[in-house]
Amino acid sequence: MTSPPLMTAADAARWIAVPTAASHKYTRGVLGVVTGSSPYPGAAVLGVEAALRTGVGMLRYLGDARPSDLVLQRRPETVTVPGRVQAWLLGSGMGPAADRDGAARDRLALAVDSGCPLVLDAGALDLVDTASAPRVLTPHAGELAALLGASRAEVEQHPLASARAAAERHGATVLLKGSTSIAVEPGGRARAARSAPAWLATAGAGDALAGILGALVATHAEQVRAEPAVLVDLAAAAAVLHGLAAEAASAGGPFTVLDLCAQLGPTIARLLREHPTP
Ligand SMILES: NC(=O)C1=CN([C@@H]2O[C@H](COP(=O)(O)OP(=O)(O)OC[C@H]3O[C@@H](n4cnc5c(N)ncnc54)[C@H](O)[C@@H]3O)[C@@H](O)[C@H]2O)[C@@H](O)CC1
Ligand SMILES: Nc1ncnc2c1ncn2[C@@H]1O[C@H](COP(=O)(O)OP(=O)(O)O)[C@@H](O)[C@H]1O
Repeated sequence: MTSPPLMTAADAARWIAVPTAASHKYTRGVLGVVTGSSPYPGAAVLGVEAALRTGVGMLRYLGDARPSDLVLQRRPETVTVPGRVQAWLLGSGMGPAADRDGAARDRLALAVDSGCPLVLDAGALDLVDTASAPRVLTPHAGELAALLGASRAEVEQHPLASARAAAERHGATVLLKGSTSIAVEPGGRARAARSAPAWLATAGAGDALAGILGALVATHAEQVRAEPAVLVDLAAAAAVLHGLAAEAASAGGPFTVLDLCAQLGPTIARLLREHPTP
């Protein structure tokens, strides 16, 4: 099977929403985030950090006390009360449905029932059929295998066909993460992203990617509602930004996920400088 067209840095630059003098925090896009849990509070911190550094007008985080405290310690600009949002990021660092308590179920239901575009990661992948809003899934090969009832080896051997099968079955855009990440929309259009050093294969890298994508979706929410197919471009753009920030953090060596997040602002500034809007 031929691989999908690669999203370039210039393509990705077009998906960065640049504020103007008329912008305020609500017009830029508010991202709602339900991630993390007592066993995995760090996933919440990493996703919030990545989303804020990618750029949103506001971020509302809803979670248990431990992840909420850690998120606020790291990022006091986070708002931890419910309110209007334009898109939701759900599931990083959350267990499967059977492990969730009532409070976590209620928070996820609030988001799914809102009708806003959704980014479904890790523990929220199994919500895909309960939602009808435009949605994008961010599985790695193991998670996609579980979703398809296939083996991980099959997904790794046939990544494009596997992502396409899941997109069609669930009517959702799928971003299959790996050394090359592949975004596929239910209509069949696909884009690949390959710009990350292998040092990126580190725990928590996917949580940051989900935050980047959440920010891009929140800042393009109206466009996503009007034309859900753009989720494939936003997903590939998120993977490109993630890879370029990783490259900047790495400079040829190992780095932490927070180092990657710290490079998001400078990476976005560079992309906008090198690829100005025509
Ligand atoms: N600091 C944190 O709080 C972190 C939280 N994390 C959270 O931990 C939870 C469990 O995530 P895991 O993915 O580790 O789940 P598991 O370790 O349960 O992995 C699920 C299955 O996928 C396979 N698999 C794992 N990573 C893979 C990859 N990159 N490619 C192919 N197959 C792979 C595993 O072998 C296993 O069969 C998620 O909610 C995740 O968001 C992780 O992101 C790590 C960091
Ligand atoms: N060998 C690799 N080269 C480049 N990027 C990789 C490689 N392996 C994994 N990645 C990227 O790292 C991230 C890992 O995400 P994930 O598997 O969800 O890990 P976690 O759940 O620990 O955050 C994904 O964005 C993936 O594309």
